[in-house]
Amino acid sequence: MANPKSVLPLYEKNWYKHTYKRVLDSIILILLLLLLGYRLVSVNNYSLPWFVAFMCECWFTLGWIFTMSTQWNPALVKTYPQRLLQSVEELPAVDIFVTTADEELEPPIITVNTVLSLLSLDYPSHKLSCYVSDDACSPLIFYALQQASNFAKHWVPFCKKYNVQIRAPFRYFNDDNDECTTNNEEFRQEWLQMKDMYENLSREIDVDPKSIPSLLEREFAIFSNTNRTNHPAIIKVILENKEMVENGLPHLIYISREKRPKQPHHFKAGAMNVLTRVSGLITNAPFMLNVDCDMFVNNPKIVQHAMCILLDSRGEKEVAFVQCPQQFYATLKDDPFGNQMTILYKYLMAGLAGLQGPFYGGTNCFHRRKVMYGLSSDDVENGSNKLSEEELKQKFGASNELIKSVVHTLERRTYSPSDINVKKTVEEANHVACYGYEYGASWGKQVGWMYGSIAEDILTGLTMHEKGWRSELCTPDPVAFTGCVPSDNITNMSQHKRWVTGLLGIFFSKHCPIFGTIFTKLSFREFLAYMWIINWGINPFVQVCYSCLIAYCIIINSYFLPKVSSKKYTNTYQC
Ligand SMILES: O=c1ccn([C@@H]2O[C@H](COP(=O)(O)OP(=O)(O)O[C@H]3O[C@H](CO)[C@@H](O)[C@H](O)[C@H]3O)[C@@H](O)[C@H]2O)c(=O)[nH]1
Ligand SMILES: [Mn+2]
Repeated sequence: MANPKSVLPLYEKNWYKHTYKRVLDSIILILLLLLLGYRLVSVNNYSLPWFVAFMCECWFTLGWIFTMSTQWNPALVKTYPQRLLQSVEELPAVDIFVTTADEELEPPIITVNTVLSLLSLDYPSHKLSCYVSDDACSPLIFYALQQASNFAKHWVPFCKKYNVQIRAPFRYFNDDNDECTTNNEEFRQEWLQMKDMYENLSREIDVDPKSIPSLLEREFAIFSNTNRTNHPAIIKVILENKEMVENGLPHLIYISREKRPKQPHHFKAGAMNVLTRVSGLITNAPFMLNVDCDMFVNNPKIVQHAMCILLDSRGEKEVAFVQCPQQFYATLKDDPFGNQMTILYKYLMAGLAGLQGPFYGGTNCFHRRKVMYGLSSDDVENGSNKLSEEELKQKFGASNELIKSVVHTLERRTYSPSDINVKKTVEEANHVACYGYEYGASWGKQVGWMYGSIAEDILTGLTMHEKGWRSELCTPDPVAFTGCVPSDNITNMSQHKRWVTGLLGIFFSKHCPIFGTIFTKLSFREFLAYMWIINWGINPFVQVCYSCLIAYCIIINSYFLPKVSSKKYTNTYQC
């Protein structure tokens, strides 16, 4: 797709030096090593506290080596969207996946705002398709999306006409926004009208779920006698850009995959794989953007920025995915729960950008479809990715239509718009959204989002790095996406508990990065970075243990840190 004549790169990566930080980091490492050395030579002091302290300090030193190595060569990626439009004949299609799973914890109005912000992206509309996966099988979410699609017919042209930056209406119309105090009367009128329409939409969505049947009539029938753990697959086309017009609205498709009691559904990874298959049948875009329902677009040009990396001649061969940082709005003052993950994004992710690339964070990420289908960077280099029909069925399941679309993807051909017939494909899509479809196939094992950990994001990214792919961090200004964050301690702690259990699970599984770096193409320093994140959950135990040592030593009248009155010090002073 990229024009060979274009000489200017679509993105550049600059490694920046920070000597001062390197010196400080090295001093800390030397001090830690000296402490360990001191423990080993002071044989006389061997005791339980001494031993525990030694173990904790070994862990701190190891952790510091992981951190230091990750942050040593930070890099910054700069993208040039204006060059993209000059050098690419036709922009590629992008399938957008939004996941939602609970109408109470993730109220429909939040999902609707995310979807509206995605529908109004600055990218040709006929190249975008938005697929919403609803794991709650909630008629309310379906109803909310339907209402939102009507509002979108006014909202999207409004945003594009006035080049609105924040395209999630609830943030755009929030109280401190004073956009309408402008002198432009036409804009003022439209702004007020839009605000009014949005308020209506919010009211319409804020209904008692029981009143939905009468509102939806025929279309609702499919939701009767269903509950979130027991229902057939439901796929509904809410918006279809039939004429494929550039300034229309993207396709909007609602999907609730089949669920049956006691059948494994693999949480978000399962939902993502269904989205991959269904979209493979309907639009089969070569790129996929995945966002959680509570993450909305903050920079409408983000797809163009990501495409600079994915379509660049280097990126095309090497980069599997483009990760944008997660940032949150309206967090508590001084961010007491560390929700903004400043250290992670400001230092570690920048450091990773200088290595094999950032981790996949589960949201705000652009993926290459063929990489999701299990291709390694070598396959792409050597063109050795031909699979027999039998192998294809074994890997991707029994749907002939899906296999056809997979072959298109693996052979780097894209669907031309005339291939797309959204309504016609829905029947086959229902088939691939059934829980039994994956039986015997490689979904979650060799292709798609990986199963086996609730931190499916890190695991999926790790498998790609192991196949020799790189990833890139995309940090345009303004920041690409912003989202909601848990504001209370309990939710925050349960979220962290979920993350660390999922991450530790990876360490104690066959996917452990130690094997990855020995037997696969995971680079050594990328491996150290994975060790930092995967073992993150162990840190608090070691830190608590080390702090308790002080109290313990006071009680038993012992010590584990060198005493000023000890012989060594006295000797030093006497010299
Ligand atoms: O069975 C499920 C469970 C979750 N989800 C969706 O997955 C997303 C993330 O789940 P959530 O419970 O909100 O987890 P978070 O801790 O907020 O998410 C972070 O951590 C997850 C697991 O590590 C990643 O997948 C996410 O992208 C990342 O934002 C949300 O959109 C959910 O609706 C489903 O679709 N089906
Ligand atoms: Mn979430």
